[in-house]
Amino acid sequence: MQLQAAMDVTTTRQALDLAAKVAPWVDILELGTPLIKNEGLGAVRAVKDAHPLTTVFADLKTADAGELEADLAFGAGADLVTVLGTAGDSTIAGAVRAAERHGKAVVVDLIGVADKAGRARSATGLGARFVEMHAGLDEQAEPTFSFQRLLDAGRESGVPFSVAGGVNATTLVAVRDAGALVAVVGGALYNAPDPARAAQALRSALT
Ligand SMILES: O=C(CO)[C@H](O)[C@H](O)COP(=O)(O)O
Repeated sequence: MQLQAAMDVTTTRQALDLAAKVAPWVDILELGTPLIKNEGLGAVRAVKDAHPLTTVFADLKTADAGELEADLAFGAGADLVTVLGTAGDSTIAGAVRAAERHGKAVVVDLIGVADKAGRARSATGLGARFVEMHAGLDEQAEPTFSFQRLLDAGRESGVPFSVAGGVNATTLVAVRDAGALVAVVGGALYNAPDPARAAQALRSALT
């Protein structure tokens, strides 16, 4: 299983500092949506230039203009971009066209989707490389939030999936055992007193 560091910080400087600490231990460096909204796609270019051999994930959460938004992010150095599962099929298909032109790939984020397993199958049918079984930061704070439901939806989908939303040292092994391709870890890294040690510990837990 691959490890993805979700850098939900707000400045390029913070992202570069965090990336320098965690990159040796993770497979994918994610630029979070608030970071991209605050700094623009220049932040993607800066992280890719600093880590050319690491997969860079731009969490665009695209809802419309899939081909254009994906094209811009791939042009800035992203290797993977997200499109929302709640977007139309044509938006996902457009982003996939851009990915094919650049030799890159699209991930469909299932945040807010009720039938995650069903949408996972249709999204991969449209050409997404994998889907993200995701409970966002707001949903995690709701009393009805269930991490187990994300794992169950991943298993049920039968397609390649990542899990995001509350992954940490305690839940990581369950994510792997559910068959996830990627575990996405945000707060457990960027809020850790020592993000490098935290990333190293997550990596060790998988070996
Ligand atoms: O995409 C996101 C929010 O929309 C976060 O990066 C993702 O949910 C990671 O969450 P956590 O901090 O709980 O690991």
